[in-house]
Amino acid sequence: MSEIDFSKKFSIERPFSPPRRDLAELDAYDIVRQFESDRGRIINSAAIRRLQQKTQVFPLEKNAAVRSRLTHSLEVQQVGRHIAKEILHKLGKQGRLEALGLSALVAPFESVVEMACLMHDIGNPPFGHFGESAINDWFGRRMAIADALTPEQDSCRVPLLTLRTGEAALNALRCRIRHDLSHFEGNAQAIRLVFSLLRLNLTHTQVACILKYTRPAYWAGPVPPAYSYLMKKPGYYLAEEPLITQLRDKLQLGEFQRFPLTYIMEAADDISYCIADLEDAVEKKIFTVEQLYHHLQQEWGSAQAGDLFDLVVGTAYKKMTAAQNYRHPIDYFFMELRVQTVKRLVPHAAQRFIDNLPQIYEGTLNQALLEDQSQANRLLEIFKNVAFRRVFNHHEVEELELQGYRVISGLLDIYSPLLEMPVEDFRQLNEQDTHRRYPIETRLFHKLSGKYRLAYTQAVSELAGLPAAEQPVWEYYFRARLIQDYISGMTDLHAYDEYRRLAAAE
Ligand SMILES: Nc1nc(=O)c2ncn([C@H]3C[C@H](O)[C@@H](CO)O3)c2[nH]1
Ligand SMILES: O=P(O)(O)OP(=O)(O)OP(=O)(O)O
Ligand SMILES: [Mg+2]
Repeated sequence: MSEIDFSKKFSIERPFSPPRRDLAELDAYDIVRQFESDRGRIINSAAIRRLQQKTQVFPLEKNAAVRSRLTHSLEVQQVGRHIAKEILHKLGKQGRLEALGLSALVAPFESVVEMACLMHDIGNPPFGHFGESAINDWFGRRMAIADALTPEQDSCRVPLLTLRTGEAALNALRCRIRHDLSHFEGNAQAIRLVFSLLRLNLTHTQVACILKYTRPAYWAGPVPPAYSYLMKKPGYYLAEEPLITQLRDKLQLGEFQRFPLTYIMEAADDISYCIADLEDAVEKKIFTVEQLYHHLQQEWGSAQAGDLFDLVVGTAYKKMTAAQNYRHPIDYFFMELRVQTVKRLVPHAAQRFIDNLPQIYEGTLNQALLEDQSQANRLLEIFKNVAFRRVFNHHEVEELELQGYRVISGLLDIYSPLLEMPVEDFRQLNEQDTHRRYPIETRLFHKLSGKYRLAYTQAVSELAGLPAAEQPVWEYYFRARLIQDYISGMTDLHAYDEYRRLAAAE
């Protein structure tokens, strides 16, 4: 086991800048300045602004008191900052900051966590998990990845990606690409956004903090059991693999290992959303606070005086009842519920971080900080269960989700002619911005965002050194990514309007 030295995890190097002096040669403020620069790049990015019109739980919600991904992310940022401060305070009191290489990194530690929290959902497509499923189902059908991937049994609908006898190396690449394209994932898209699409040129440390899962999207086989949780979902795409390799190298992160502060971002998200979803459900009149209290009690089972349910939910409910005449009861209940939850769970998450420091530093702790046998975890679970059983399946929510699924699938159908074009014709369309024989495709192409087109052009320009047979396969990959980038980058409303316009349904 390596000795814990957090200064090795704080690289101020950036992927698209020349190498910099070693951290040890800089004074503390030089380091702070680098992370302040990251903050500015992130807060001013278009990806953060788009969060204001993306679904948290309720698609296409017009009531601004109900959370969007942006307001959710601000809440996660606050909880993340609180956990970070708690950890640093505890370590400071134990006199361990110096020995852990943290004494010059207190402010950067907090800042990196905060910004990771703010960014954690930037890759989510419109309509959240339903957008994700729509993209994966659509590509999954074309790629036919459910098949045994052998040339004899292959029913892939893309000729360039169909396996051929005697082309073992090329077939391996084809398989990877087919899996990669059928595993769109919000967290992987976030990595793609900061690296390739927006080219924010953040420090490696800041990017590593949003690498939530460590499985590549092209992964087809079983995952190593020691990393089962960390590889639960795809965390990055084939397209970003060279940048991830570079990042791992700079931060001494082994294969499949997670960056230590990512555990904090994850815990902050877990603490934030489960209360928020319930508050939004009350705002939407799906249930009243009294009904919610009853549902929570039912989930917990028999509550005892002094147990965590009593201390958190019981206290909030009692305070609300006692203050009926001078506080707004619903707001007061949720404020207290959050205050009580944070009071118990933030120190618990911080203590878990400290108790598991060696594994967390190495990035091998194969579970979430709050995923333990504690009462704290049990409390989060009952919040989540009530949301799952009584909010997400609400008829209005489900209907909107079906609509969202249809919108995303429909947009993919509409844009699919661009994927059918032969390589040479698509190259001409990209270079000349028009193609006489493809009037529909030309118009569709004009709708794609310029930023994403540039990322495609850049990626394709780097293919020249590859074997000739691989080049069109990679070109198809980046073209398909371009379509996924464009559609997943839309806000809910933009996707909905665009679909209605292009389907001529207005
Ligand atoms: N509408 C809706 N339907 C679902 O099936 C669903 N599953 C999760 N979520 C929301 C809850 C958290 O805020 C956030 C993170 O899980 O996403 C959902 N929202
Ligand atoms: O917030 P989401 O929708 O991304 O959902 P999650 O529960 O945070 O899941 P993930 O672990 O995929 O970020
Ligand atoms: Mg998430």
